[in-house]
Amino acid sequence: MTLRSATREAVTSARLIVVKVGSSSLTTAEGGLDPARLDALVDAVAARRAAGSQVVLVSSGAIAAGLAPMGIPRRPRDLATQQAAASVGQLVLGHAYVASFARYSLTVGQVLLTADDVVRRSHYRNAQRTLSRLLALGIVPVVNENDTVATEEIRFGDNDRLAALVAHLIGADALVLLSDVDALYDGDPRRGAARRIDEVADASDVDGVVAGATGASGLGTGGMASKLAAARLASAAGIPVLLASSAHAPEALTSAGVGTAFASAGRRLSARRFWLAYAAESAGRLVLDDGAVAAVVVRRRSLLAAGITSTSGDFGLGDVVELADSTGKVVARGVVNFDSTELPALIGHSTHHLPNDQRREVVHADDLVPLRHH
Ligand SMILES: Nc1ncnc2c1ncn2[C@@H]1O[C@H](COP(=O)(O)OP(=O)(O)O)[C@@H](O)[C@H]1O
Ligand SMILES: N[C@@H](CCC(=O)OP(=O)(O)O)C(=O)O
Repeated sequence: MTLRSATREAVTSARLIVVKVGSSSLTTAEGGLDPARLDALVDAVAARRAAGSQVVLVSSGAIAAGLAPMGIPRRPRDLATQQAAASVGQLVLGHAYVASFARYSLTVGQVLLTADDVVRRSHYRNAQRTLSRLLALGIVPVVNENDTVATEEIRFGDNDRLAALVAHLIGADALVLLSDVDALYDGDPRRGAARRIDEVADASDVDGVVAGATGASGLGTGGMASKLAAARLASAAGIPVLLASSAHAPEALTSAGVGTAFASAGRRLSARRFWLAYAAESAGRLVLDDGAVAAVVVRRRSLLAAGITSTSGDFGLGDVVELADSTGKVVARGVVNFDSTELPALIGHSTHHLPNDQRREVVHADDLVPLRHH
């Protein structure tokens, strides 16, 4: 049966598409990279390219690919060994992609990102520029998290989320998540009978879905829960998502007639505002008085020190913080222009009473996104 819907049409006709593949789809049961599966994925990506679309590949598998050369039987639990395995495995993975895409005379470019690269404005623009230049040059970007330097605190967490963030960053028209399961089910299909879900039109369609947090292979990280969260993120950013089995990559990338399709919801926020609202981790919180809440949320003004009643958290200049009202409800998020050691002495004071070098907005209006509450 071939499934059809407006969302699937959108995936089929996308000019710029992000394809994410999980570790379990690139490795053998014994561990180590599976060249046949990697080639099959590349065949499907190359076919989509030949049909006129630009493709960004977000590929997991560095840690998994590093295990066999290091003689480690299982995915390590400790961060340092994971980082070492990723360091070995990313080269193995990159090499395999270079060789496989070369069969189609396609050049690949490796892009390793840390969470900071998509949160801090200067880094974010940098990542955006690099990816668009690679695409303009006809190169297939292969993206992964920069695992060797990612610590628990700064990790994206999983590549499903990274793929959704990259899709928004580059203004992709669709996101395809390829895994070892053929669709979203209302419960983990490995644990008994579960109902397949073909279309997710809005959030209520996934009410009651039990999404397991660990995959079958023990090689991936997020399981279905992270795919669902990534699909929500992309859909909120205006990007349709298709979740399908990597074994069905050719169908997923041509007719989109397989897997689960998630409709996009809402209009696109600008890339920068999307990051602020959904992507950035917040490092602290500023509590605002009622006048300041009205100024930043309703009148879209910058936040000045005078309207802040308290601060919490350990943040630095340039970090993202939450802005809360006096009841504790978060009303906005934004980039703070002071660090948490300097700001407490300034709050409650009018700007013109502050020393010259501290006379600036605490959060500039351009770096501030009010949050909608439903
Ligand atoms: N509700 C669900 N629907 C589909 N699969 C689920 C669900 N809950 C848990 N799973 C499991 O999630 C696994 C996919 O996650 P994972 O192995 O982390 O993928 P990947 O390595 O591709 O990122 C599937 O093998 C499936 O058994
Ligand atoms: N960055 C890690 C993968 C992390 C990850 O999300 O894995 P997966 O759940 O298989 O997509 C790696 O390359 O091993």
